[in-house]
Amino acid sequence: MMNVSIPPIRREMAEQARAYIDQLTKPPGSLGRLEDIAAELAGMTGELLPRVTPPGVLVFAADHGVAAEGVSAYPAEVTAQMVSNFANGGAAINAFSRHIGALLQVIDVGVAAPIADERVIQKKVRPGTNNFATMEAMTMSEAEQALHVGYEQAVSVIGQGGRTLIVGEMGIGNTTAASALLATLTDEPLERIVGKGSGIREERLAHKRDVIRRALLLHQPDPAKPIEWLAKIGGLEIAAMAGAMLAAAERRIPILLDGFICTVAALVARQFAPNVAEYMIAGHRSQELGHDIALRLLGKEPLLDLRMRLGEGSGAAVAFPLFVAATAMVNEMATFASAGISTGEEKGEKQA
Ligand SMILES: O=C(O)c1ccc[n+]([C@@H]2O[C@H](COP(=O)([O-])O)[C@@H](O)[C@H]2O)c1
Ligand SMILES: Cc1cc2nc[nH]c2cc1C
Repeated sequence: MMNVSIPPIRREMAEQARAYIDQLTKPPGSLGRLEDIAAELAGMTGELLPRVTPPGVLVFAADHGVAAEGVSAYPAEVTAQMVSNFANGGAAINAFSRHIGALLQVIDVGVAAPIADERVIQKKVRPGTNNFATMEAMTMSEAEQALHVGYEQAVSVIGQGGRTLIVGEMGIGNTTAASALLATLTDEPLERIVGKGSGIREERLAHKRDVIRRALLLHQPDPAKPIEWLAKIGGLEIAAMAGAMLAAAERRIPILLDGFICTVAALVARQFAPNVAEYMIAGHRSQELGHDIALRLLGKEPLLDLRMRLGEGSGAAVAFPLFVAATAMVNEMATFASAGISTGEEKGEKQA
């Protein structure tokens, strides 16, 4: 499963973009990180003048049996309730998606309650995972199915014209699953990985770490066997997000990452295909404690830090206008030559 073949990024195109950006009517480097974004997007898409709009936003929703351990600040029913909110257009990701002109799709890949709303794409692999504190979260076949759901959904939104992929999630308990997965990729202690998620108190945080510690001892999950790893301690939406990222990279579609759960899903995707990470840009740094470690493992520096910790793809959606700015720079700015402006170097001028 997941026989993806992701093309290497076109480094020569990224270099060509950098050289071209240096000819635009501005001192070299003066548009800072936007110049890096533009060059990276050129390398990913293979185009000097890439188009990044419209973005496709996929929000995968699923429940987590481990929520029964009291690891979230909210009851598990909130997953299904928020799915209704997404369908009605009332969540943060709906507002942000409208403002960036996104193709937004909400997918039930494993919500515990039945979802009977035709505005929600029905791809339920199973109604929530098992509680991984005591048993494996799902079977390996279910983990594969969830990956496939994500893969196919990304193929679909790209087919509809999506030029950037944003993947979001909704799942009460999913910071516990994401933290457990992350813990197996690093020697960092759980005290630096496991955070407050939707907002648990300090006392509960110790309990959340205990639940994860016990689960890791019980399952001995091995990230080198990614399907088994996901089956033991993963989540249906996390698997789907990883699958979606693999499909995007395979098609040279840039992936704009959201917060903690999304970044862990990116690390999961990398366990299937190492070069998938070349197609990713980190949208923001989430307030979730372990996000920095996850970003460091992935080798990404986030674009924004707005103290957000919502999920749903919201941080990526807020960062998306930076892609628009970076591509507008390359597409629309005049060069020194076309505008007849003398360059600093030609005149031998010193920088003030
Ligand atoms: O994206 C993030 O960085 C992020 C950080 C903390 C919480 N969340 C969201 O909150 C939910 C998980 O929190 P919890 O406490 O139930 O594990 C889930 O629906 C996520 O979308 C998301
Ligand atoms: C209300 C609420 C909205 C969310 N959106 C993503 N995760 C969430 C968690 C909660 C609790």
